Formats: sequence, C-alpha cells, structure tokens
Amino acid sequence: MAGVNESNSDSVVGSDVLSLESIRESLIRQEDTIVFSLIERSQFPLNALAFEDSGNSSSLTEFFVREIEFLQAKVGRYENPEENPFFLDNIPHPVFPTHKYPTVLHPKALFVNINKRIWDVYFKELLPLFVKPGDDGNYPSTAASDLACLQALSRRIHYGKFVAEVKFRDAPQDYEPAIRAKDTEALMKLLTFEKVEEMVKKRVQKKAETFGQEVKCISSDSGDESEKKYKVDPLVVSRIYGEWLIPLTKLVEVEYLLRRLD
Ligand SMILES: C=C(O[C@@H]1C=C(C(=O)O)C=C[C@H]1O)C(=O)O
Repeated sequence: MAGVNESNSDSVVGSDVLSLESIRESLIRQEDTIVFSLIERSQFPLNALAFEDSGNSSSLTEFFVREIEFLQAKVGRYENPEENPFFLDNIPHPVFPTHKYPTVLHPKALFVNINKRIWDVYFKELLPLFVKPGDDGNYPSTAASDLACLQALSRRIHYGKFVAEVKFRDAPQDYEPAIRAKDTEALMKLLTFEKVEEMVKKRVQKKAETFGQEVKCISSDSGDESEKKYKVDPLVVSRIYGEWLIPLTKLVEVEYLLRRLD
C-alpha cells in the first residue's frame, strides 16, 4: 500500500515516518467515510428483525457479515493491520499473493480487538439514534449498510493502536512507569488531548451538515438556515463521536499500551 503522501489513501501503514500528525490526518479522512456511511444507513428504518438474535441461530446480518469477512479474508483484507475482523477466529489464508505490510505495531499488542463491544454498541445504542423506527423488510440492503458502518467505525476505533504506538515512541519515559504499574487512569490522562477531541466533534457536526443537507434545485435563493433539513441530525453525529467513538478509540489506546512492554 502506498504511503499517505503518495496517494489519496487514508492509510498510514505504508508511510515511512509514522507521526501523530499523519495519523490524525487519516482519522480526519475517515470521518468522511463514517459520516457518509451513517447517512446511507439512515435511508432504511431500524429493521431490527435483520440483526436481532433469534435464539440459537445467527441473525441475517451476522450471517452476512461472517460470509463477507470470510471472502474478504481470502483476498487479504486482514493482512492489513488497520483491519480487524468481527467474527473470524480462524482467518482463512489469502488466495492471492499479498502485500507485505511494514511492521509498525508491537507484535504482542497488535491483536487488541474490541469488535464484540463495537457490534453491541452499534446495534443497541447508536442505530436507534439516527434511523427511524420501523421495518420495511429490506434486510439485504440494510445488512450491507450496517456492514459499511461497522467496518468504518471499527477501523477508526482500532486506529487507536497506531495513535498509541506513536505516542509511546514519542515519550517512552512518560508511558513506561504507567504501563508497568498497569495504571490505566494515568495512561488515559497521558494520551488525552481535550482540545483535539473538541475539534473532532465540531468538525464532524459540520461534515454532517454539509454532506447530509437536502439539496434543492431552486432559484438563487440560498435558503433560510433554520429551514435546512439534514439526513442525519448533525448533533447526533457529534454525540456519537463524543460519547462512543472517541472513548472507544481511547480504550483501544489503553489496551494497546498495557501490552506495549510485553
Ligand atoms: C486519537 C487521539 O487520542 C485521543 C482520542 C481522540 C479521538 O478519538 O479523536 C482525540 C484526542 C485524544 O484525546 C489523538 O490524540 O489524536
């Protein structure tokens, strides 16, 4: 994969120098994907029957995600350390020769995976905030939209591993004592930048306003701000970041750091 300066890719994995700045640029780019994926999903109602557990058999959505992940693993998706599967305990080998991704992450901390938590949070807490209640039976399209959201959210949240690696490399003397003491509170304090978080929340609100406004082809009238309609409430997007995505990213950072000296 090309480095961040050589292409439009939002990946940092291939870049020679890993910096907090380049990682943050990637996170900013990923906001576009996330906001768009939420907007796409919001065209369908909740459609809970597609994803609710029906006793011992898996839901349509779970079946769909498992099958797609299996296929994507075969074309090498999970060779990329930015990608983390939801269900694969045994990831099938890629069928084609794969790119050799440079080793950036610490091998013993590389496998942090909180997708189980992300799955539960997404279906139980996030979805009801930005889709209408109800059921239109359109389960296959809904499941495809859910997968797009889940993969975008998971990628963003697990980027915490790269963030943590860079922060550790920049100041090992600060992090090592807290890691050895398994002091999660101290780690959380060290890795938190409140100003950056505030900026992220404001920016995603703006992106949701921009990407999700109803575009009408009417004369030159620029429209009354108060009449603007949005596909997904921009404040909800900001809240999703502030209450879930940022805290989960920081959780991944802490989980990674706790294993960084193993
Ligand atoms: C990801 C980072 O770590 C923390 C998490 C942030 C986020 O999830 O957006 C922002 C700032 C930090 O508090 C970072 O420093 O960029």
